[in-house]
Amino acid sequence: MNYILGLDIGTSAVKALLMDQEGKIAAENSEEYPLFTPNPGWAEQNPIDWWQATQKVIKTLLIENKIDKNKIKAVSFSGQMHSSVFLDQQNKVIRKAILWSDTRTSAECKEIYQKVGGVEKLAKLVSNPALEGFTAPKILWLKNNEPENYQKLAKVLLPKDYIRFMLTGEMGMDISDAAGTLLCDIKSGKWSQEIIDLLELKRDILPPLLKSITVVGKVSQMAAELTGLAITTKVIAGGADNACGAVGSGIIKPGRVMASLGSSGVVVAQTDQPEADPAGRIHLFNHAVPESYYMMGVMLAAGMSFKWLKESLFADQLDYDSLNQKAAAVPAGSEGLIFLPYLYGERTPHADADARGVFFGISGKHQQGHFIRSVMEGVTFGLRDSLELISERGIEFEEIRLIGGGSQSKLWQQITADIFGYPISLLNIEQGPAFGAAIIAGVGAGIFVDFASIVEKLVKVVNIIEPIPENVVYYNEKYSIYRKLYQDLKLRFKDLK
Ligand SMILES: Nc1ncnc2c1ncn2[C@@H]1O[C@H](COP(=O)(O)OP(=O)(O)O)[C@@H](O)[C@H]1O
Ligand SMILES: O=C(CO)[C@@H](O)[C@H](O)COP(=O)(O)O
Repeated sequence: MNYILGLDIGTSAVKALLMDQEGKIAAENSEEYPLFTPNPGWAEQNPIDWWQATQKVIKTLLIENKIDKNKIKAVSFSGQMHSSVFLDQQNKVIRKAILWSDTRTSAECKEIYQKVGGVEKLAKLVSNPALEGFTAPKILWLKNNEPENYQKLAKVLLPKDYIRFMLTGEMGMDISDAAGTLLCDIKSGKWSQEIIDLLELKRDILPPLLKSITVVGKVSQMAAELTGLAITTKVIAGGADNACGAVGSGIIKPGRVMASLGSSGVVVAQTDQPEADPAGRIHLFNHAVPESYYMMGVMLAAGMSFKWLKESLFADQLDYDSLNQKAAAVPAGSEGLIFLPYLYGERTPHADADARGVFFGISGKHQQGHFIRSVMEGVTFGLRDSLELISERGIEFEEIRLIGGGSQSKLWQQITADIFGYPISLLNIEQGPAFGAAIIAGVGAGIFVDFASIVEKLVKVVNIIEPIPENVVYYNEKYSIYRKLYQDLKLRFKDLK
């Protein structure tokens, strides 16, 4: 039996998924790495940590499952988007990567609008607004704040492109990830020379653009020794984690929406038309499937809010199962407690780096379970904001598929159905992005004929969670309070800053 390998360079961990040539999952493994938050609004990771975790995750997977390395025919990647890896002339990492969830670049976003000439002009060039998490503002931040590092800068890569480079020695960035840099013309699929010039960036810091299914090369001798892979394994470009998650959950045609409770929270809908939201409320990016696009709303702290609750509020004394049990014992609506999930600011729908988290309506009756449940509910209200914006853009759908770490929780599945007021489909695939990366490896290497046939064959709905009517009514009322709270507080967030 031959195999293909999907690697997802996530925010919390690198996840490896080994698929056999029939599309069956043969083995899975993951390895965590640290996240550094040296200042409020900052989020960084060390690319070397990703690479070391990747070596370990592959090596262990091969050894523990007694896999013959020569049987792995192709490997591909999914990766957290936008997070900038800065390399010098010798291809060495200059400083820690500045992540997608880092919001230090508000001044650079203003600078982009000034230089380009406003939101609409920018949307025309790159189909998206200037948001703190995107890559271009991070490059400008380096230029403005660490000129000695900018001086050394020779190439900018995204996380999975860095791992691909370490595996092969070949530089490149695939189009689905390049779309999130704010430097790429989504419609033509090329770097936008116009915006690069307007921002006065060096053109040669950007690597060649690739299709997600491009065969980039093979595993280098050195990487083979470090990972345990064979030098004959083909390396395929791969895609942005949300594009891969969409592939791995069947969001490659109209009519379906993916909601993901990962570190970030996203709502994704495929579209054939690259028509940007002129107001820039919803992202528009190239899909990993050629000639296809997707619209996406993004929350900065979905699973990350829950993880913060677990690690900070509960000092890691309860595991996820215990947190779920306590929350399940509390009625829907957390008896009036509402959480705003803006721990790191927010992207969709507010595009406000200064927003912050809030527990609203605390009373003497509220116990631990109320706080836990209200975090799950507040995050899900945030996802509903994105779902509504996607509907407003004229996207019609018949099905919502839930993925990401938070979707493992039965309670969160039900909360999502109740807050969306819509049935939620659960899939046979838990690791959407890594699964999508493995499919991309298979299509790129010619093991699978095309995306449409393999995705329909492999990705199946295994359960549908129906909304509970009385909860839907109650949550609708709470959602309208939730929405007003941000409006009421937005100036206070500025004061706080
Ligand atoms: N049993 C669980 N119940 C609720 N949430 C969970 C559970 N397990 C994991 N999570 C959430 O999933 C998040 C990680 O999701 P994942 O999709 O693996 O993230 P990423 O791809 O960003 O690394 C965690 O931050 C946590 O909030
Ligand atoms: O910034 C975005 C999308 O625009 C995030 O969705 C990142 O891509 C990180 O994803 P996860 O680590 O949560 O999967």
